[in-house]
Amino acid sequence: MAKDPVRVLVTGAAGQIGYALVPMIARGVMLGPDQPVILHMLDIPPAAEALNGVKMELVDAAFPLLKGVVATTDVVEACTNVNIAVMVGGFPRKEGMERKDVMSKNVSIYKSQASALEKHAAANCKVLVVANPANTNALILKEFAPSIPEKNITCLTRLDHNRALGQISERVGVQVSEVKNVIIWGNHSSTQYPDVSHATVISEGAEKAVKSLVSDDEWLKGEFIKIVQQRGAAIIKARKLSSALSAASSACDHIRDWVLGTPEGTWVSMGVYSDGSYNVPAGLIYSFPVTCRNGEWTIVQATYMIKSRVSLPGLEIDEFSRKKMDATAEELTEEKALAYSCLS
Ligand SMILES: NC(=O)C1=CN([C@@H]2O[C@H](COP(=O)(O)OP(=O)(O)OC[C@H]3O[C@@H](n4cnc5c(N)ncnc54)[C@H](O)[C@@H]3O)[C@@H](O)[C@H]2O)C=CC1
Ligand SMILES: O=C([O-])CC(=O)C(=O)O
Repeated sequence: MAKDPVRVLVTGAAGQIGYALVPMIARGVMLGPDQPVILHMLDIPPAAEALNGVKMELVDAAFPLLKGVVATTDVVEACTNVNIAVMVGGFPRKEGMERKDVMSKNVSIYKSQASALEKHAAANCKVLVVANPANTNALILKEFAPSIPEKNITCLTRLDHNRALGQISERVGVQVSEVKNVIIWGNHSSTQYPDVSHATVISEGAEKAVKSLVSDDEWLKGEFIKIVQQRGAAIIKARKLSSALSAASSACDHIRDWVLGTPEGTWVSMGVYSDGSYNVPAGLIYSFPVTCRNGEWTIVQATYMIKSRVSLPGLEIDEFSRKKMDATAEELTEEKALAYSCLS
């Protein structure tokens, strides 16, 4: 029997990530090839004509899974009955800016859209915040939509996770699909900590530690971390626009794994509210390694890492990691204060 359509909201749908993302959703990349969808697209009035153009192209593409399109500048209409909300609407940073520089423009959007989602979205709507500063926008959305369960509000760090997989695959000379269990800790910013302490490469049936395959701690603790932290800026420098196709694809990965589950023995990185795990201050939206089952994420605990690890030494959070995890948590605490000062 055919499944009922799922309603997916994309805010900022006339923008560059939106333009890459909506066809992916309509093709089944986000929710699977047998899941019909109804797309809700929101943008602001100056972008109404462009938004309508995107709607026309969706019709022209004749996607079999696409059962309807709502294209609107009315936030209530956009949020009504949505099951999944991908919050991309906002202002991107330009060359030379840090992501928190777009804070004052973007957090107020997330405060006002929190109430619309809370009042009008379907019960149990899953929310993914993409717009920067992603963790802090998600935190503001959570705080101003108190009736949405905290578990349902997340932010995108899967792009950073995928960037880390990409860098390791190039360095080791293996397919990216053979690399797994990197971790992005903390903020989607240049303080994030891309950690390969538990990452492995599966090759010819055997699982090997990335650390021993790379065999260059200096690179892993130096250049590798920097490349991943600064990849967004490098794309802006090259394209004069921020990442769009990779952001859209990673947003699909995030929702797909959250809804359909992570593969056995594999974790992914998601920005989720901290319950104090790993001594990260409770209540921050912080990127952790998570596994997903039955539509729920769970933070991977150190004991699980120890059990699942076949041959890798040094599983505890060592001093190097601890410092980096704390530094990015501190930045998030500061960002939270800054966000509230922008809202007052
Ligand atoms: N978390 C992540 O990994 C990534 C986050 N980003 C962030 O995603 C956001 C979007 O990036 P782009 O699509 O490149 O920007 P863009 O400028 O091309 O598109 C943003 C769209 O949002 C719309 N918008 C502005 N205010 C809105 C509101 N109140 N409600 C609904 N729509 C609104 C704009 O009209 C525009 O169409 C930026 O904040 C960017 O920094 C970008 C890449 C990766
Ligand atoms: O760097 C930016 O501003 C856009 C972004 O978040 C990324 O590419 O990771």
